[in-house]
Formats: sequence, structure tokens, C-alpha cells
Amino acid sequence: MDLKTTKASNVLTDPTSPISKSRLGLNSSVMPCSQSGTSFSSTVQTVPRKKPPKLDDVHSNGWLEAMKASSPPRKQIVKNPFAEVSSDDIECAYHAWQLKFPSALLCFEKIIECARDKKVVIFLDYDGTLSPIVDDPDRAFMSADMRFAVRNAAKYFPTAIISGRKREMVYELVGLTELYYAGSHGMDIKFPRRDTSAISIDHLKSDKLSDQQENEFNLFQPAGEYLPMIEEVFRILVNITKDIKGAKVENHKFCASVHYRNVDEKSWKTIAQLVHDVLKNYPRLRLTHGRKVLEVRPGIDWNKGKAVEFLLKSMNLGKNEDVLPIYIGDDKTDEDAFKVLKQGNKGYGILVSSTPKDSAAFFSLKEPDEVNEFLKFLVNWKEEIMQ
Ligand SMILES: O=P(O)(O)OC[C@H]1O[C@H](O[C@H]2O[C@H](CO)[C@@H](O)[C@H](O)[C@H]2O)[C@H](O)[C@@H](O)[C@@H]1O
Repeated sequence: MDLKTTKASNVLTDPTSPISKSRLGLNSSVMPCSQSGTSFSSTVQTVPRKKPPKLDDVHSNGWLEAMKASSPPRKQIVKNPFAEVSSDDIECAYHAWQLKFPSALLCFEKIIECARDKKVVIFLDYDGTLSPIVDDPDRAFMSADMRFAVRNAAKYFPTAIISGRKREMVYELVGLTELYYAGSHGMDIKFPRRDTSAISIDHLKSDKLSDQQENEFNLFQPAGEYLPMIEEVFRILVNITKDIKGAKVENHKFCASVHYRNVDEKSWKTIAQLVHDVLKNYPRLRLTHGRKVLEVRPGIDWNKGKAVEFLLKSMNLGKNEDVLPIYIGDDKTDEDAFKVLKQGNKGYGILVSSTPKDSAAFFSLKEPDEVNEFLKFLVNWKEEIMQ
């Protein structure tokens, strides 16, 4: 199959300055979030991978630096008068950062000003957004309260989960049938069959799929042909990392994740080199960095941003300018979705982070608890205006 010919979505316009004004709190008026462009016509292409650097080059190609910077510590440093950086400094830095990425809770009035008369669509990442980051990926559970908040939000707004995990796994963790699910960083999207009329797409699995409630679904899997390759690489990665204490490899169907959160930092370079070495033999795969995880994925031009565009189109919501997508995520891979929303002033990206970092998001939330609160705000607002 020729990967250069897959149809996908592409809806982009320009970012404009009033947003930065409002970020700085200079302008409390409506933020620009109009959408334009309605075509769904770009193609899924392969991403040219940079020529693989030499094996001992994991320093110079930035892998190690990216690994070190890939996840902030979960617990902030406690007050210690002898520490070089005090917790007060950390708080100051966070508040300064919030001038650029204001709290979505504090800016809620601004958000709903823009949301009035629009169909709000919610996109949620899973790890670090709905569930707190924990050492064991198999124990990353979301709280019952968070599930309740997501379920309530989905009563009023189309809601999708876009995760790096295998789609089936994230569905199991979330456990709500009323949502859309995209796994493997958007490379495995399940959506109701009724929606396909609005989109012209290749890579659609039209086998008759139905869930327990006998609803029919389609699967969109733009990297379908990579399945055996990822399976093979997964097995290799498991094998070559088996002697590294704490290393863990997950098979997420269209992506293999190599975790190093529990690996002694002295061995990170070894992990980087091993993965790097494997990738040299698979030039059609590429690597992305997540929170203390190296993710080996198909080298196609498809990511969470493209998945957002695809889902918006498949939801069949009418004119783009009547829709306000809100994407909440914490990770590097969520930046693709933030960029898509930012580029067209289409909606709001909200970065979940307890430490300052650069982002294409508009707003911030500190941790999953604040995500929970934000979802509750949205539901309350909707219920009030419906009365
Ligand atoms: O897109 P997401 O839903 O955020 O998934 C991204 C990765 O999440 C998981 O790893 C992360 O969370 C773990 C549990 O808190 C943590 O132990 C790990 O260090 C994080 O990277 C998941 O295991 C990965 O496969 C996903 O790609």
C-alpha cells in the first residue's frame, strides 16, 4: 500500500495577536477562536527521518537531553533553607510562567465567552491528564470522581480520548462507552459508523464492528501496514532491554513504548543507544519522546493533531466556526494537537503541567485534579444556560 495517498484532514488558518494580549491579562474581551477552512483533503505522508547519527551520538542528537527533560519531578522540593533553588523560587517561576499560560480555571469566564453559541468538543489525553503519573504504567488509574466528571461532560459535549496507549487499553481504563477513543497517538481511531458519510478516507476498516451495545463502528488506522513491523520491533526491544533493571516495554499496537522512569539514570544512555541501534535497522519507523518514555512509531505524518482534525470532521458538527474544540493534555505528543488548534485559532489547547515548560497551548492546569475541576465548571456552565 502506498502511504503517500491516504486522505486525511487539514483545516488551518493563522494565529493572531489578541491571544497573547489575553494571555497577559491585558484584554478581557472575547478571544479569537474562529475557524475557517473546511476541506478534508491532505494526505498521510511518510515523515523523512533525519539520517541516523552514529551509535555514540545519542548525546549530540539530543536524545539524552530530551530524556532528562522529559518529565518534571512529581513532588516539588520541600522548603529547605540550604537548597540552591528554594520552593519559593519554584513557585515564583510557576507564577511567571502562568502569565504566558494562564490558568484555565481562572480564565474560565473568557473561555465561556467564546464558547457561547458554539458546540464545545472536548479532547482529553489520558496519562498525566485524567490519571496522575505513577511509576507503574499498569497502575495508572483514573479516580471514580474523574470518571464521573468525564461522563457528565460527555452528556453535554462530544468527548474524545486521544492517548498514546493502545486503544483497547485506554478504553478499559476509562470505561465509558459514550466517548470516542483514539489510541496509539491517534493512529487507531474508533468512531460510530453513522459518521462516515462526511469524510472521504482511505485506511478505513469497514469490517462490521460492533460493541456490547450492538452499535456499529468503523476503525481508522492510517498505519495499518506497520502492524507486523511494530510487533517485531516490540519483541526485539523487550529482548534487548531485559537486563536493564526497571526498563519496561509496552506494545501499543501502532507504537512500542520503552519506559525508563524506573531505570537508574546511569543506564539511560545505554537504553537510548539500544533503541537507537534498533531504529537504524527500521528506517520506516521514527522515535518520539514522552514522559520518561521513548516511543517507536510508524514514520507517517500522523499524530494527535491530525486525529483531532479527523475526529472533528467525523463528528459531523456543521460549520467549523460554530465549533469550539478544547484539548487538554500534558505531554509532548499533545503539542501536535495544541498546534493544530492554535494555527487556525480554532480552539483552546490546555497544558497540564506543574512546572513551567514551553507549549503551543493557550491555557494551563496544574494537575489532573484541576482537569476534573475544569470539566465540572464546563458542566455547571452548560446546565445553567440550559435552564
Ligand atoms: O497519550 P497518553 O495517554 O498521555 O499516553 C502517553 C504514555 O502514557 C503512559 O506512560 C506515562 O504514564 C505512566 C503512568 O503514569 C508513567 O509511568 C510513564 O512514565 C509515562 O510515560 C503509557 O505507559 C505510555 O505507553 C504512553 O505512551
